[in-house]
Amino acid sequence: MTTLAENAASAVVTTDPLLSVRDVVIRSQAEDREIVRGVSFELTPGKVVGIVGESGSGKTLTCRAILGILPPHFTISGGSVRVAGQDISALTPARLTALRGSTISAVFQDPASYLNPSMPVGPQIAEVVRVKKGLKRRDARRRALDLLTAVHLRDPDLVYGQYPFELSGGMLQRILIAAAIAGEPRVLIADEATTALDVTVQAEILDLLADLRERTGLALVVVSHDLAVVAQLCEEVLVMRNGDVVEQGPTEQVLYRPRHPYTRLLIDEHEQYGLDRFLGREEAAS
Ligand SMILES: Nc1ncnc2c1ncn2[C@@H]1O[C@H](COP(=O)(O)OP(=O)(O)OP(=O)(O)O)[C@@H](O)[C@H]1O
Repeated sequence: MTTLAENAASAVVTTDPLLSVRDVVIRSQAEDREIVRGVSFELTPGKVVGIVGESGSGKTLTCRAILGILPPHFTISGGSVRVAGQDISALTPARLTALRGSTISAVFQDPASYLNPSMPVGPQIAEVVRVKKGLKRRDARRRALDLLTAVHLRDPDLVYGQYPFELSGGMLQRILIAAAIAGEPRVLIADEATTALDVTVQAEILDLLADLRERTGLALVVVSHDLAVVAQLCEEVLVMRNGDVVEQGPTEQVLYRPRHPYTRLLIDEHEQYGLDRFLGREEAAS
């Protein structure tokens, strides 16, 4: 039987956003300056927030700050990050590690660099399941096979025993997504996760993320330089430039009625090479 206090505690947890980023400032101690200034957004279950902006604007550092994995010499010098109601600055390294993978997880570009090249991919996913979900070896293997199926890899039994070098970029990105969702996180950060992939594979991965969101209520942070990707997936968009959020709001507003000159510039540049895909959504929205 649960006590009143436990009921009250669980009620608090369910009303908290899954992720709350408030006025986050990231400072480089090496350069003695602020690199990111004042990023704020919230994620509730199933919500998808996009971050766009030029190279070097601070998108990846923002993601790393949220995950508690800033590179050396970078610190969160202002604001707060709360994951499922917990302020990450108050957590011990061990609790932060436990949170990563089980509550919040991430997929970055260049999947090969996140996998052990000398180990088949299946056991690598099984290992995540074993550590994050506490399953026994045989159950972890079964669950890893289910995950390979869930990310729509054909012939999961074959893929399970294959090494990273035997798989294509699109397959490796699916493997990383499988590993990232192995601990059943509630928030997934996809940082340029489809950038290196060809258009067809990219579309399949985006469908997969949309499907996970619908089936499991997974909330997403999507970082992409591709405005078509953001238009397709996100409800809210942040536009970053030089460490500042220059515009933020519902996707329809930011991408189709931009207010800031920089957002307009991004859209104009984008239309030069992605006109048909980008406008396809605009027509549908109007
Ligand atoms: N590990 C690091 N060491 C030193 N400087 C870094 C490091 N990571 C990022 N920076 C610097 O911090 C700033 C923001 O970088 P960040 O990677 O967050 O940008 P971004 O918007 O993700 O760019 P891109 O689209 O190219 O990935 C840049 O000036 C970058 O050079």
